[in-house]
Amino acid sequence: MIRTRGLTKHFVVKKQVVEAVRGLDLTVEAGELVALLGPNGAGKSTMLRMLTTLLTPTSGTAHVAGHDVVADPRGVRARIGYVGQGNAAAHGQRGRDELISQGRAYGMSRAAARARAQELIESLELTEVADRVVSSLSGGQRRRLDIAMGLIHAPRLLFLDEPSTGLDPQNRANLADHIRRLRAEHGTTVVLTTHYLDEAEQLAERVLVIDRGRLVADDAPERLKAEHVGDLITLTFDREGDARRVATERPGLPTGAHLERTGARLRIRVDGGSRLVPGLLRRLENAGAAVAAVEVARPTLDDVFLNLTGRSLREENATTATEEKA
Ligand SMILES: Nc1ncnc2c1ncn2[C@@H]1O[C@H](COP(=O)(O)OP(=O)(O)OP(=O)(O)O)[C@@H](O)[C@H]1O
Repeated sequence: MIRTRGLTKHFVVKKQVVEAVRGLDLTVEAGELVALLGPNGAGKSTMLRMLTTLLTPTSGTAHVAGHDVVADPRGVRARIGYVGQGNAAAHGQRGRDELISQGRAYGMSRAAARARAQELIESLELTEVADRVVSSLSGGQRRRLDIAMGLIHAPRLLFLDEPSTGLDPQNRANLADHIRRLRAEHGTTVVLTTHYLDEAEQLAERVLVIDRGRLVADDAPERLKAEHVGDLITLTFDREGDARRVATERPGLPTGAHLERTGARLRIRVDGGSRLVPGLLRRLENAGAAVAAVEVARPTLDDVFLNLTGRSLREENATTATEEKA
């Protein structure tokens, strides 16, 4: 469905070259639900804008839905849906009319556009609000209407740029359900960008981690975590001496485990942490080390990003969250 080779985009800003996307090699098969995850400025939107023909690549190639983005942008556009970061629907129009006009713009007959609009209104739960002017809709309803606009011509491939930014948790969960259903019911291939870690994790079965214009990891969230970080077991001992001894002797711990001690507390990074704990506790008891508390934490995609880049996604996005609120 998507195939890029060496896809690159440079911008020149005040005589400085910004390498927004650097040599992207990507293949997405039909029916996949893929999330592009990365901090602000990583290059996610630029990638999407090249794949949707809104930006011309500086170099490299991209085939989307069987057509070349540079040689045949119209062929690409006719086969994809794109929901950008801004609202697509005009504020003063009724949602339903906007959908029908959009369908007409894609060459559908009035009757076909009307029928398809009705189908989307029902499936995206917009029945109550479809005949109101767009400006009176809530953020979540607007976002769902935007998605309906992107789907009016029944594209096999849908691009969503930060679909849930600005939505409250409940609306985000709703939207995630809708996206999952699209895939399940219509086999739509979905490529979305996000900087919400939990969204990427729960929604996509494949996460592309993007950093500074490059793809730094590409796998299922669970595999990314298992491969790049492992679980975190925190053991708190009654006595600091026991923690020190365990850190040196490592009873019951596999060779790959990474240990870090702070006073009577030992943090152990290891694969399959929860399965390891019962045996580990028995070994520690036999060794005479008294454990006061134990905690096992599953890694997050943020841990993966930190491990891959030395920086935290959360820290970088924290600035934006504050800016957005201000
Ligand atoms: N039209 C443009 N002109 C100049 N620089 C640009 C332009 N568009 C993007 N950039 C730069 O390219 C880099 C990648 O930006 P891009 O918007 O693709 O990132 P992103 O990962 O989508 O970020 P966000 O999560 O904030 O949307 C940034 O350094 C950005 O400033």
